[in-house]
Amino acid sequence: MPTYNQAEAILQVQDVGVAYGDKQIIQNINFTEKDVLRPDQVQGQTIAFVGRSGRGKSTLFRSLAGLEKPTQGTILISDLDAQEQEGHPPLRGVREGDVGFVSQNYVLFRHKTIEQAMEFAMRKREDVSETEKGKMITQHLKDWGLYQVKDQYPNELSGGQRQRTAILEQVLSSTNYIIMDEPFSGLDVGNIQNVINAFKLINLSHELATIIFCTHDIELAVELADSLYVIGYPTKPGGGLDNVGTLVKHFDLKARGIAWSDQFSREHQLLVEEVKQAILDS
Ligand SMILES: Nc1ncnc2c1ncn2[C@@H]1O[C@H](COP(=O)(O)OP(=O)(O)OP(=O)(O)O)[C@@H](O)[C@H]1O
Repeated sequence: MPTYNQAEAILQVQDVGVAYGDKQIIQNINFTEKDVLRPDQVQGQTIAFVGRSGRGKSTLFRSLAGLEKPTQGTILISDLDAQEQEGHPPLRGVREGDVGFVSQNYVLFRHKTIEQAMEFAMRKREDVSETEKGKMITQHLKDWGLYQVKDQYPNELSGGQRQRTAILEQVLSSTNYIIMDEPFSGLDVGNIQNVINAFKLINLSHELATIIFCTHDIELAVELADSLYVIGYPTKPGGGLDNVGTLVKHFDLKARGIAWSDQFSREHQLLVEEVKQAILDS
């Protein structure tokens, strides 16, 4: 079982709800994720959300990314610009631009080459010099298998290359948080593997790197996540399901000893069954 510790909170969601007009979509969303520490290893966080269609995953994600203000509650993330308190960054309310967001229907710039799109993505980063930016872009394009297509336009790329470009744009533009709404949908096996490799690169890039993603592929969620939430409709006290989404289950793969594993073990498979049941029940 891999040893790990958990340090300060890097994401704290308190009593969040979103309503459109008088239609409540999600409510009572509460969870805290902490910085995971592993000996002799840079380890980011990978948090998965699964649940039936329409239970509010995308709605929650837009709120977590600061793109939509929740009608109730607060979302706090690490404030990396502030002075550290007791050796770690304090928390503050999330704002648009804090979190990279790759939506389900991501759009790439039609008139920019891949390299130009990366330069554009990094234009607001003041923490890196222009020379450093150029070096970072080249290194990332190589690591992500996109260097050979750097002078091409999006319409000249395969679906998988486009997906990786969309993710890399967000990785380079923002600090540590990246949210991906169904990053695997519509990809073939090879391209799924490419995105999995991209997850690994993000995880190794920074101690506080935090990937939040959702998928309908439960095996993939269990393979990649170290923390997994089921969003669904809770059971009403008298039986039957409510019709507002919330977190109905949390599975901590670290505590189960199956996070960061190269093997998909029997324990992983058992967890898949548990997660599927939790989804079906909500
Ligand atoms: N702007 C909006 N105005 C009104 N209702 C909305 C709006 N956006 C989403 N909804 C409703 O909120 C509910 C949750 O939608 P959401 O897209 O968050 O679900 P989801 O879990 O991501 O679904 P899927 O897995 O199919 O992507 C749906 O009933 C949807 O119709």
